[in-house]
Amino acid sequence: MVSAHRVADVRAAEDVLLRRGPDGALMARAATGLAVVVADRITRARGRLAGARVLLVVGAGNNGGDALFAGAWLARRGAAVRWLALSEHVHTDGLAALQAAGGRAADPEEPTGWAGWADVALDAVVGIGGRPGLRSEAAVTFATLAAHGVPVIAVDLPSGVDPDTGETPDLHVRAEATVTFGTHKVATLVDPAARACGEVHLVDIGLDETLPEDAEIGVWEAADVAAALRVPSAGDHKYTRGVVGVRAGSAQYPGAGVLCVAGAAVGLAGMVRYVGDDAVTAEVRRRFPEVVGAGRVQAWAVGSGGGDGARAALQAALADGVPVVVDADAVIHARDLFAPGHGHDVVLTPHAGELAVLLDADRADVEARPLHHARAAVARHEVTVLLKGARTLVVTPQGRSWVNTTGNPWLGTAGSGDVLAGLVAALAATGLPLPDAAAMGAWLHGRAAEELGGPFTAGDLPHAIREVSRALMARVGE
Ligand SMILES: NC(=O)C1=CN([C@@H]2O[C@H](COP(=O)(O)OP(=O)(O)OC[C@H]3O[C@@H](n4cnc5c(N)ncnc54)[C@H](OP(=O)(O)O)[C@@H]3O)[C@@H](O)[C@H]2O)[C@@H](O)CC1
Ligand SMILES: Nc1ncnc2c1ncn2[C@@H]1O[C@H](COP(=O)(O)OP(=O)(O)O)[C@@H](O)[C@H]1O
Repeated sequence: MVSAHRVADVRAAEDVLLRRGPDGALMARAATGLAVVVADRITRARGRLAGARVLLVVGAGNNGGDALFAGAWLARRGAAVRWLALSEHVHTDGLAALQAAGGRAADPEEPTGWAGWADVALDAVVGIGGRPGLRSEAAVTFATLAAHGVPVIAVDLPSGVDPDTGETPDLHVRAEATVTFGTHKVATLVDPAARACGEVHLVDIGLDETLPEDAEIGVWEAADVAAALRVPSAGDHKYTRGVVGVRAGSAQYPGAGVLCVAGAAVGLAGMVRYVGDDAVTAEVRRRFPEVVGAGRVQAWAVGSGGGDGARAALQAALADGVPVVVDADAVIHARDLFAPGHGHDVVLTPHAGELAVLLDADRADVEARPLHHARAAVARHEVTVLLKGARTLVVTPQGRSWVNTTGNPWLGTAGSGDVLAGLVAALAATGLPLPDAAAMGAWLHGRAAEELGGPFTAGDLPHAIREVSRALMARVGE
């Protein structure tokens, strides 16, 4: 599992390594890692490093130091390196190293000598020491670089984002790539800051052994999903594999019921039950002859396209005392059904608009602070929350947070959330803890979208999800 840590934890972990010495070793690791990534990207873009023109935009702190040492490394290998200091003082040893390697100062008053000159710019104004926002000089510098079409590689983090929340309340740098050190930060994984990072490269500087085990946020990877998927053994039958129930769709939205069942059908449970509107039931049975009616289940998916019937469907599902995935039209009923101490095992699966309604917030504010709002809903309702988006979040009442990094924008298609709700419920029915099922469902759903590539519609997802699971299970034990 990949993870992100808070700035305070990164600093504490760095301190342990710094005390072990030798002086400058940690920055040397960071700078070399940075330089290697920059060199590789330049070589891929223009064939060779020698002769490439690299601009360093440098602030007062160690983030600037990383860039100056990296610049020296690049200059020694033939790149032309200039630095633009946004602060009166910059890292002394880094600057000396760059000057010794032939780097030159850029004249801030002469943009033709830097914005009109550079093939690539490094943003080393601030890293984890930065407060959100850009001072005017930095804002003007990056606007000028953008106007000249110069791609930016951020050092540790794009300057101006909030490292610990992933929020971007003010002006910030937009990078084509970010080279982050030691561990991910929340901002390199969680939107909207993650979108400002571009492609993220993680450079190992030896922090792994000194970082706390409790990460601020985790990322499920293929191996984690593969290891957790429940594969039936010889002694299993359909009931021991788990039965998933779907109460979704309505006369108004019949397709949501079909898509939710389709998602449930590829979640590795032994059987799918559908309970709902007669016409939807007939359509579900026509498409999925193996689906049966009411009876005992190990988990429910409720609410997708449920319309006015969503509340009754949710109450009926809760009465069974099994895990429940609460989607779409059922989400709002968390307001009164899930007061603290309710005791149900539930995951809410809203998109930003649905969470905004539940929390009486603005959709734009939920999109600007998704982790904050997901955590607020978890605290208020004592449920797991899966907040859908480009970077879907799963936050649990036990204090764990995960962000999903699979998927592509083609997933923003009507009904794709219905498929996800069914899938998560089915995974839970196989015996997985509901929060794990949520995180794994989001991963499989996103990975299936990557396999399809796009464009696709929601109905294409279930087959691709099955193929992704099949490939993962083939890997286990290899
Ligand atoms: N620790 C280590 O061993 C290692 C650390 N490493 C590297 O160090 C980085 C952390 O370095 P750091 O602690 O020096 O802070 P840093 O991010 O450079 O910024 C501090 C300066 O920024 C300024 N400033 C703040 N906000 C601002 C704003 N919005 N706009 C403009 N300026 C702003 C603030 O100035 P002030 O406000 O005080 O005037 C202060 O001077 C880390 O991200 C990684 O890259 C690696 O080498 C691995 C080893
Ligand atoms: N830009 C995007 N990148 C990746 N995934 C996305 C993006 N936009 C939406 N998604 C995903 O698509 C799905 C949409 O679900 P939802 O909004 O509930 O759709 P519906 O209600 O039509 O079923 C979610 O899983 C969400 O995470």
